[in-house]
Amino acid sequence: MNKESKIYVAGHRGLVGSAIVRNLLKQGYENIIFRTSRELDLREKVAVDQFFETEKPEYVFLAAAKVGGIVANNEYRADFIRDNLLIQMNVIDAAYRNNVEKLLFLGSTCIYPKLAPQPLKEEYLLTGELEPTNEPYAIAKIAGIKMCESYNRQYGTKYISAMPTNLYGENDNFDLHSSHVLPALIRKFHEAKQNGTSNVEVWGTGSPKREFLYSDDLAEACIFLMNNYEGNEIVNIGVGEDISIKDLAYKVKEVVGFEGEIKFDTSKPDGTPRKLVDVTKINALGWKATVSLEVGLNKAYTWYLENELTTTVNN
Ligand SMILES: NC(=O)C1=CN([C@@H]2O[C@H](COP(=O)(O)OP(=O)(O)OC[C@H]3O[C@@H](n4cnc5c(N)ncnc54)[C@H](OP(=O)(O)O)[C@@H]3O)[C@@H](O)[C@H]2O)C=CC1
Ligand SMILES: C[C@H]1O[C@H](OP(=O)(O)OP(=O)(O)OC[C@H]2O[C@@H](n3cnc4c(=O)[nH]c(N)nc43)[C@H](O)[C@@H]2O)[C@@H](O)[C@@H](O)C1=O
Repeated sequence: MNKESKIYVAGHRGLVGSAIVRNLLKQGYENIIFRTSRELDLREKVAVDQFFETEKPEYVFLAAAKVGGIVANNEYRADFIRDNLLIQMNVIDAAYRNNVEKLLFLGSTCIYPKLAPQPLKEEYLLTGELEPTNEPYAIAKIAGIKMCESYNRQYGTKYISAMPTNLYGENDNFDLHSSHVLPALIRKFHEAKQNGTSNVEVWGTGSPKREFLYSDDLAEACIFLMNNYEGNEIVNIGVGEDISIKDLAYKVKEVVGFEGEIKFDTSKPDGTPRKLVDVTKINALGWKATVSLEVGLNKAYTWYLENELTTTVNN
């Protein structure tokens, strides 16, 4: 990309898309275009085609998707597979038909088999059964990866697929039913502290392990890959370190300053036991995460405090 390139960031109001826009602007890219889902529903093929024909973006970051935590994925299984397949299909195909120079598709580490060896290497894709709680979402993501790869092979396009680990940061989803664990814990501990509640419920047994990457690190990695990587192989994006949900809960409790108890609600699913990513490939390409979990947690909590009303008023 050069600084004048026309760049479309799909999903610019979300956790990832907003971080990509922030980091593009910081790096001097100014010709960025975006639409809210209300202005352009990416599930609608005709509207997507019209948008690409009119705007002719040169680069596309595909960060628009139906996204949610373990319970939302498990409950709204049809929505997760349908919306994601439609969005990907429409955007990737319109990119091809309108000669987009390069597209970055965002997958997720849930595409790897539930019981794959750790850390997860890119080559483990499609080597075993998926985690049942998010299988429909993972299947859609795998279809997206294969769509990029197939267009590259048949049409000579330059579409790349990045697989981020669990993310957190500004503009995260703090709705307790549909969010991921980290924003949920920030909100739960904060509200318990404010209301003087004696305990906070953490879902599952606390034993699963997850890896957490700050959204600005992820955005930098995406821009780095857009500028420096070409190929059909997927690329993991992570920090290469994980933590149990129990230890994470104690860390968030400390950052927020909640002094009560933590209770584990074992009626809620644990999901996959572990998904630590192997980051050898992206590190070798020249990118490494810089925000530690301690620093990121404090940043995320500060952002939450500054935006609490707008993030929770409708949830
Ligand atoms: N969050 C995480 O932990 C992880 C996320 N990812 C991937 O990163 C990408 C972005 O996720 P994240 O930022 O967390 O998600 P968010 O839910 O924060 O944001 C998703 C964005 O997608 C847009 N969107 C959703 N549906 C449509 C639609 N029908 N038409 C147009 N736009 C739509 C929304 O737009 P609007 O606001 O205008 O409604 C929203 O801004 C996804 O592909 C996700 O799979 C991968 C690994 C982990
Ligand atoms: C990024 C990834 O995110 C999803 O997978 P996940 O990692 O399992 O997602 P999660 O963040 O919701 O949970 C992580 C762990 O944390 C536990 N947990 C405790 N307490 C809360 C809690 O209060 N909320 C949530 N959501 N989880 C909690 C929870 O029980 C689980 O053991 C995919 O569906 C898919 O979307 C995907 O790709």
